[in-house]
Amino acid sequence: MAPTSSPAGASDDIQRVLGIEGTAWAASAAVYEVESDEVSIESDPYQPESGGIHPREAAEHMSEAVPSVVETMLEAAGERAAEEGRDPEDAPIDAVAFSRGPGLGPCLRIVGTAARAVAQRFDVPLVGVNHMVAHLEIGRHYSGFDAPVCLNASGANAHVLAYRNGRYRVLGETMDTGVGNALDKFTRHVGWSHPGGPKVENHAKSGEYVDLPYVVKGMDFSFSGIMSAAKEEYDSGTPVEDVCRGLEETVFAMLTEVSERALSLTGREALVLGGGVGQNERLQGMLREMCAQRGADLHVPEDRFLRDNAGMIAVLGAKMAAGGDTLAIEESAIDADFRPDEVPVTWRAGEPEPAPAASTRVEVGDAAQQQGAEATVSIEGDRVVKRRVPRSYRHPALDERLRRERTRVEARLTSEARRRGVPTPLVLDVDTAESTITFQRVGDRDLDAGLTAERARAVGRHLATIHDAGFVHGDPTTRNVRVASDTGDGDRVFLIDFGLGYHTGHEEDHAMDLHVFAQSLAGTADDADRLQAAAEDAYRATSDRGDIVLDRLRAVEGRGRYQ
Ligand SMILES: C[C@@H](O)[C@H](NC(=O)OP(=O)(O)OC[C@H]1O[C@@H](n2cnc3c(N)ncnc32)[C@H](O)[C@@H]1O)C(=O)O
Ligand SMILES: Nc1ncnc2c1ncn2[C@@H]1O[C@H](COP(=O)(O)OP(=O)(O)OP(=O)(O)O)[C@@H](O)[C@H]1O
Ligand SMILES: [Fe+2]
Repeated sequence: MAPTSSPAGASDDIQRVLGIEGTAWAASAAVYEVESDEVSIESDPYQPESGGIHPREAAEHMSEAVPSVVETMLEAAGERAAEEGRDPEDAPIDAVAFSRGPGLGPCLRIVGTAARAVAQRFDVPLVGVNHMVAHLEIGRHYSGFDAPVCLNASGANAHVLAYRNGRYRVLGETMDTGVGNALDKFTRHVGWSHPGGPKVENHAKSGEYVDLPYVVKGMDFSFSGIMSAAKEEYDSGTPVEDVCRGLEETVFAMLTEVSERALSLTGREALVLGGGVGQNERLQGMLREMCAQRGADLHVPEDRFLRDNAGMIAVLGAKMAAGGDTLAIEESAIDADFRPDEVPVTWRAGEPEPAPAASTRVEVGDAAQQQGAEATVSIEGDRVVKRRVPRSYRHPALDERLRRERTRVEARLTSEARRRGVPTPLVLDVDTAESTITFQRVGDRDLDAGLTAERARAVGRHLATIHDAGFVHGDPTTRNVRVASDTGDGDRVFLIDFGLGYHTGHEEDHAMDLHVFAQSLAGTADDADRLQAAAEDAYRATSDRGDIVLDRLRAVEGRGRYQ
């Protein structure tokens, strides 16, 4: 970075950074050498004797193992300094980076204490790293991709992120447990030791696929229903290999589908994987196939950088330190609920913003074919033919089931919304066997290419109307709303793509629709807050239960999902 563009406190002489990790199970220290781009890691895992991770036991492990791996790495750094003939009076490292959160509080406190002690001992800067951002920055670092979508598939988390406007935006995430924890809970049920993920992978290899619930809402998803169903399957005598196969096929297809949706929505053409579950070969294979099908690049980091490790902390720590993003000791408290979108992304300051989504397209006349995230849509005059194409990354049985179900649901709910007075296209023909629907053509652009507060208000009104009628849209993104530019703003705002909808009276499900819309605004618009406020005002004014649903929406947004 040129000195003139560096923020105050920026330093160009960060050459060696010590990283410390210990959010849950991996006591780990690493040294990153900036010039050679080399990372050495020393880790000591905590292995529960029975059951899952016990926070107190984990902290006891950390209190012994963290100082020990740190000393090992510092000794190695000292030896290296001597070999290179550096002044023994100089510190062997130039900064200390530590996992500040999210994670288990008692473990994080030990990591923080160790990091502060080393920083003071060598009088070097302290850097507080967000563990989740580190999981995805390590992939970006080694891939060289500018603006990838990032899929974090770790133990306590699962989310899809993309950088925009100084932050990593959460485009989608789990509504309940992290993906690894979900698998681990199933394996505990069948009596296997922790961690369960690798055991699911091994057993799935000889298993036959079984159907389990598949739950994707926009780009969010949940695992609790699948996990209960998987336990029931096992209890009813289905061979455990088959349940493991069903679990992998279902859970990883969900993660792959939301990643594809995120690529489609943001118009990005690269994906990086992060997190311990990312070591799973079936997940990697699905992502590889999905990316190949749509011509996107994929980067899968080495296993040692996927599972929890201090290398990723040291690499991101070096970038933060070089830009002066360091912490005073007295401000270096840990944060057990540290969300990735809370992190000001200082190390990418000065980079150009990622190119906008391909969505600024406006169709003229009889535009030809469009490839959505799940269907091929061809526009033929005043008609639109939508065909859900097979997704080869999915197990054929699951693929068939999803395409058939979604086609049936889409046709039914599009018409039902229309009967309730919400503008939607007329359904002209349905062919369930071919997963094809013919619609009337509506609007002349997607909402993301014509966002105004008035139109956001119309979306709020329409969602309120269908919710009061007892169903949800399931995926109300700015790409699933069509607008007509020749009529007054907000006049003709059509909802399309009801394939993920379902009947429900629960305010949680209604709030989720609004949440999906808010997330898609955040992913596509700079004034997302204003637009979302417009949608919510209209929702409140239209719905009989506006206040209840909006209260629930606040709860959904504020929920710490790190379980
Ligand atoms: C907050 C932090 O502590 C947490 N880290 C974490 O959960 O460790 P991580 O190393 O990213 O992931 C561990 C999970 O990864 C799963 N796992 C490991 N190998 C796997 C495999 N081959 N297939 C499926 N899951 C696997 C384990 O079962 C376990 O649930 C996180 O990043 O969410
Ligand atoms: N009835 C319609 N009239 C005009 N355009 C339409 C219509 N239906 C779909 N389109 C266009 O095709 C695009 C993709 O349609 P749709 O969202 O239904 O497919 P999809 O594959 O489910 O997409 P995604 O999963 O990305 O939302 C829409 O964004 C819209 O531009
Ligand atoms: Fe992790």
